[in-house]
Amino acid sequence: MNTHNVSDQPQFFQHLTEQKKKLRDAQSLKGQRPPLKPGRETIMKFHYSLMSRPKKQDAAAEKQSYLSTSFVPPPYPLYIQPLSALTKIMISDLLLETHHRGRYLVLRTVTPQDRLHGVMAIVEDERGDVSLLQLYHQEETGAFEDIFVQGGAVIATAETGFTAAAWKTKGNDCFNSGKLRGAIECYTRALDCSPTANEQTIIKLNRALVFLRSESFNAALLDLESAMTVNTKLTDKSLFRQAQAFYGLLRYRECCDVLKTLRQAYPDNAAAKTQLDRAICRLTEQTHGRYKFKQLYAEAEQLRPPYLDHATYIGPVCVRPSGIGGRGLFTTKAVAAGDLLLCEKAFAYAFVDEDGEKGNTRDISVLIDPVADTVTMGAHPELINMTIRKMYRNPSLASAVTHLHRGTYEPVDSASVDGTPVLDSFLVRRIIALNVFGCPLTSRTSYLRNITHTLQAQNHEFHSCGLWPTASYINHGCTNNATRAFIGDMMFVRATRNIPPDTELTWWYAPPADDMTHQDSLRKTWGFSCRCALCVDQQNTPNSVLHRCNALRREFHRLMETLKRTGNRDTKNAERVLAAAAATYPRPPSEVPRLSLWRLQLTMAGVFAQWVQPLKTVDYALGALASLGYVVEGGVPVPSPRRAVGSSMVMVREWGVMVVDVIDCWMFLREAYLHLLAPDLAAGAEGYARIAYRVYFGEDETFDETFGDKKPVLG
Ligand SMILES: C[S@@+](CC[C@H](N)C(=O)[O-])C[C@H]1O[C@@H](n2cnc3c(N)ncnc32)[C@H](O)[C@@H]1O
Repeated sequence: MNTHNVSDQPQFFQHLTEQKKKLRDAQSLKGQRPPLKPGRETIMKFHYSLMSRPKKQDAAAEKQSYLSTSFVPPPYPLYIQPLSALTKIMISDLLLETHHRGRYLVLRTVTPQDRLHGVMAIVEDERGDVSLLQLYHQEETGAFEDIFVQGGAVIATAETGFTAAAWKTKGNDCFNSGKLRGAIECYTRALDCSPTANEQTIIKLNRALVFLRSESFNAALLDLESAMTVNTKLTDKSLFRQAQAFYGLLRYRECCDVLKTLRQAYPDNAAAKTQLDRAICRLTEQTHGRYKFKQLYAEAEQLRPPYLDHATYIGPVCVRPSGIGGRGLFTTKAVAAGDLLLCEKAFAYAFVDEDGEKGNTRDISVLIDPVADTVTMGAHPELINMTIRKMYRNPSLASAVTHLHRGTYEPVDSASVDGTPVLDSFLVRRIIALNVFGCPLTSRTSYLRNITHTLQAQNHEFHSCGLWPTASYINHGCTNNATRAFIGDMMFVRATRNIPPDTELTWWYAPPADDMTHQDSLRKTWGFSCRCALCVDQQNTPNSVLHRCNALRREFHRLMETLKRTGNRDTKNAERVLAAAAATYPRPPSEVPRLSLWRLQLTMAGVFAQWVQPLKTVDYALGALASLGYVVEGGVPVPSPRRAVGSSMVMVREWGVMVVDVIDCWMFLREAYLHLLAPDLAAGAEGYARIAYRVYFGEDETFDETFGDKKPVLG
């Protein structure tokens, strides 16, 4: 949703076609031996030459864009057997395009490690044959040391003669020099060497600390629980680490409980006090959905990537079987327009700094998927890596992703092998393809930036993207009743209308379009056709009517251009065209919103607002709302010298389709009512503008700031 699909752009379409051909050519060699296998020297030379290419870090230093291309390989079934069930094979036995299922290789690294899409190095087997080995979805260098160590075995062999104490010391050395993977390995070896009860406690506490540093919170918690069972005396260290693990797993209540115990036993522990205050804030957010929005904006402005330290709140919604497709998200109680339904922190979020500010590169990838027949531009490959790594590190969190919609993909039925969690990267890719959201840094800044160029501030495609699992259950509906806003990696979902209990929520995956092009994108990306009242009505509309409506729209734009160019204020022709366009709709807008009409009416309202013709402004702004399906009562003043007479209130009886321009519509009305000396109507219009604002940006704390002088931004 809102991801940057570039499949139709000629250069990317060509890329996709070439990639599909390469795949077919490769498949035709399946099962054959490589015809011309380069020698050891050539392979090594190639690797070293590749290593000297310009790197992402170099681009960062130069503040340049870094564009890389990744390909999604066709999925194949996982092979899940313990190492003991496999038989050995040599590099010279490897065949092209073949998965050597049931086999293993013993390899040694003979070059330094490099990183492109995966971690790679040249390796040799026991006969001295060499090959390139790539491992995908590995932790970023920086947090972890290299996975391939030159001269080291790829599958580590045991060192003999070390005691538990010696391994522990080696583990401490690794940790102190930032080698987290090595430290975990050493502590694990130490635990295998029959340590004393006291040693065991210390080793587990130490290993828990390394797990915390590497964000493996489940493993940290296990070590801490086990250490605390062996040694029942609760130390401040063990309690503090346990609280950190709970915090990382988003278990804020347990985190608070542990910290309270810690505070009682160690009242002078200042770090515990700070951590408790932080955990209490998260618990309040998680329980009540209360957020300090200005603080969130400040954090989103400062942090790169903008990972905000805030909690998910799941409001009055739950997942149920849907009448539309699969499962959906439903209200559990009546909610009003503007109410917060949920606020979710991304499970994973890959950020692209659109401005390249603050020393960040615009690190954009093009992801070519020959099987899905799509090319996406943005941070998708990074999102896939991040999601897989997080699931691998924290198995208890993984089900939030694996339960998501996966289309027809059949996952394997195994949780672990040889004590290691099984993670199907093809499944994760498929889930991400169907559930990913493109997102701006914040919805508000994106809007403010865009309104200076165009009225169509919604419907943008973004390079940054993320996975918000609960929000992913919301199905598509052209007449939306919910919408999403972003502040950093937090998504706010609000009701766009008053919704009764037990109602399915829907929003736009692709915005409805007059020419039904949104159906193509719904079919191609998500595999369904929309059957909502709007789409059915559009499908049933004769082509001749659609053509007439399109022709009238073009004529309207031509007339408006002429008015702008000549400065002429005679709008009769344009108004006549608008009336003719409205007459092409056989059903009232409250039944079938007129999505190609409201924008024209709003444009007209904007023009009259600029010319300070308030009655006309009111007329067209209310017309635009009506076309979107709103049933508004009142709001039509009759001007008099001292104060407007006629209706003194404006009230939305039925809510219509929510688009971001609804805010401007209400602000035009507000301004016009003030000119007509109708302050009650102006206050009512501002109230609705605030609701629309809250719906679109997730909050209304910044409403006054945005409309500082209370004038519409547009005009
Ligand atoms: C992001 S998931 C939404 C949640 C999904 N329904 C589930 O069961 O988990 C997207 C998938 O939901 C289904 N879907 C969403 N909106 C739909 C609609 N309006 N009509 C039919 N199917 C829809 C399609 O299968 C689509 O690929």
